[in-house]
Amino acid sequence: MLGLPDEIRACLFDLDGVLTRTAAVHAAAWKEMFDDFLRERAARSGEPFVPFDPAGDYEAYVDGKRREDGTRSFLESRGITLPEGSGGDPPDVPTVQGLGNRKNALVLRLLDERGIEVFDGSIGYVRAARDAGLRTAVVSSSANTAQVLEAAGITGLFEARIDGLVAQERGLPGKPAPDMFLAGAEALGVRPDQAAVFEDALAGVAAGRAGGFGLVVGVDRAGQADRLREHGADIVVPDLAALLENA
Ligand SMILES: O=P(O)(O)OC[C@H]1O[C@@H](O)[C@H](O)[C@@H](O)[C@@H]1O
Repeated sequence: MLGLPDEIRACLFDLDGVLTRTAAVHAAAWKEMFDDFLRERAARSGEPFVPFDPAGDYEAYVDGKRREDGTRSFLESRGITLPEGSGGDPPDVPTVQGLGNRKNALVLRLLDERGIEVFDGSIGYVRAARDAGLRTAVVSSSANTAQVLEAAGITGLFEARIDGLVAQERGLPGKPAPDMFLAGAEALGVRPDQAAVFEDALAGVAAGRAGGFGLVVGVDRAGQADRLREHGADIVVPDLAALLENA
């Protein structure tokens, strides 16, 4: 059914890049924030400025992860360690939290300017899954998930939401750890082997693989089908509409 094994009872959808066209917004905000930080740092140290690569660096270190995990992960790739700081750090403070706040201010501005578009193929798939009696949840690292779902007009399509804020409240490790997806399955009352995970990020498919889910669907929006398979996708599709065509 719907391109899924018979035992699947529930679908766990990532948000940015799977349901909504917001991954590019996040990538642009990460680039602007990190480039400002790296440029200032290079000017102070006299070392060359090596910009953030919105494709390679985004996919490898940031995509799919919670904001502070993405910040730490990219800085680590450059051999940079910053103090953690606190959630209230202003955007100009060079801490993990301060840089995260700087990036979030940029995301919110860009979302406001550009608006939020959905992937029609994905939304058609979610509706078909619900019509077929499958349970549905959104499992996203983004702390802005509720606002993005609301602005896109798709909140009502999902019975549960496990997002960056929920993970923080419950102390759940972020993707690539499986905990957020496991919490999504639990919220829908199914075992992991009865749930399918839909992800466009390398960290996200790795989380699906680590959790022992019934199927991990890699959604290839960036020409990285092989890497999605290497990191844990059982199948890779260009869009969820492809699963309906094959059903
Ligand atoms: O900064 P936010 O909105 O909490 O989002 C955290 C992350 O959420 C993920 O869904 C995105 O793939 C990342 O790019 C993003 O950085």
